[in-house]
Amino acid sequence: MRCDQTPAWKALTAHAEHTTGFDLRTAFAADAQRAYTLSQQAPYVFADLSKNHVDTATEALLQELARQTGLESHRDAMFRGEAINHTEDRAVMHWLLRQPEGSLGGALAEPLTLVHGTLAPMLAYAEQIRADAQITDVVNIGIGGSDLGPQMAVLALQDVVIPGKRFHFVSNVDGHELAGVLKGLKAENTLFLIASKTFTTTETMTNARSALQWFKAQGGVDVARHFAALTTNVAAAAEFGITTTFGFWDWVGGRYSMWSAIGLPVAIAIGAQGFKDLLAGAHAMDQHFQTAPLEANLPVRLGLLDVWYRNFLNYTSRSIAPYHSALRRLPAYLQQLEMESNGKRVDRNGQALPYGTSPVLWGEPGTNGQHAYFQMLHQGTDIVPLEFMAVKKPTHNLADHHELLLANAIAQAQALMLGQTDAGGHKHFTGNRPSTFLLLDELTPASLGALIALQEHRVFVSGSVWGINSFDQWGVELGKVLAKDIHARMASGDVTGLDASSAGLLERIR
Ligand SMILES: O=P(O)(O)OC[C@H]1O[C@](O)(CO)[C@@H](O)[C@@H]1O
Repeated sequence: MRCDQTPAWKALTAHAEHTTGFDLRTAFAADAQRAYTLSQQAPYVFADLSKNHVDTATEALLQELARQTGLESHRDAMFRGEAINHTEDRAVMHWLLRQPEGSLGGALAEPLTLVHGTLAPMLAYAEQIRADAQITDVVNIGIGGSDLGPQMAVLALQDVVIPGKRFHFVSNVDGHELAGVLKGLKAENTLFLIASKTFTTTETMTNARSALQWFKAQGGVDVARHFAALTTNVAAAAEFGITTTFGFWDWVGGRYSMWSAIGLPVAIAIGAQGFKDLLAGAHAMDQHFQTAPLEANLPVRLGLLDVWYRNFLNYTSRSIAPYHSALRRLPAYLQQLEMESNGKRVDRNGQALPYGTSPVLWGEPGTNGQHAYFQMLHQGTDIVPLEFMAVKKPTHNLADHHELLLANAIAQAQALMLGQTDAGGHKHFTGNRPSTFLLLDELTPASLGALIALQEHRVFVSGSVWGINSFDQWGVELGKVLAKDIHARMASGDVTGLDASSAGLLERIR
């Protein structure tokens, strides 16, 4: 049943009206157990949810909503490998990439064998490149899901990245990016990884062509040694002239693909064992999502909180604040994950929805954000739930830095909640501003894997309740078609049929 037609939705609407004056300070004063009942330990991730605008009654109603919209059966259908991405008639099985070898029978046994049959040579190749001292620079050319995940992960795990090799990520069709990277490279020391699920994406193909030209112009000859393709379209890669290929399958969505061959730069950076640990951490979260009861299931609790905020309290965005500089690409990664998955205006049957879906995601690492936009979070007119992410143990030994960092994270969450109500005018903080606090013991391949799988599944949960298809992305197509048309007009100068603004811009540029 569509979520807004369920009894739980009606009950939540009434509950939201009834709790209009909800105040975090009062809630903590009234319930000594609040910090405990509204927290959750999941594999590698502890979550303090208690500074959110919910209480146990809200959560119980949200879980009811999940039941009435069939969340559990939808989740189970994904884990059975059913074609839940029905607009593309595809299964959604990125989780299978993290499943231990031989651990599934029935219809999933064969794809799981394929997964491990592909993973093993990919990891062997990663180890070969790690041992190859001549390769000092690895350049990943890809965009969207073929860029953001590996880039985020290589940066996040920089402490365990192999010394002596540099990793570059080129995504934009803007030639300034590729030219800037190429400037510092030598053909004989460079490995280009052309990462594209479809092997048709204009940006990636344009960059790949220019990289190949540059390689040849530098005197490079051995393309098989210096270029590898990571793709589901091995035939297109071969046609392009790349014979070293690592494949994956159409049941892996681009934004869910860092666990596949798209993760090769990560595997080269952190090694085969590191990559296996990343997969194992994510698998631990998959199991938690599949088996924990709804009330103790962290992806479910987070995803339902997202629904509560979006649809019942009308908070339209969520800010991400990783208090760890190595997680600085995480907000960009999560933007694609959430907004490309859940930025949909129709339900699974194509009917327009009368309620909101994906929030806007944004953010920067702490404490930097504090000195930039946190002003708005504390005293602006909109309420923006904030998601803090912090790591207990640092990997450096600079005295006091980490204590200061973590103290700031806790203090910001506290300031948002407590406010400063005894001061007037410009110095008044209303407080009662919501936040979630995610805490990892250490930032390792395994904990990063768990954190990312947690985010994937929370996006699944809200998307499932909203009744949308979180696994297609038709919204990116129109711009691609129009760009082709405008590109052709750039050469010809023909503006017939164009709107006056686009025609004017084109003429100015020409
Ligand atoms: O890996 P590909 O096929 O080059 O696609 C890159 C990205 O482009 C998109 O299709 C959007 O245009 C994303 O979903 C995807 O991650």
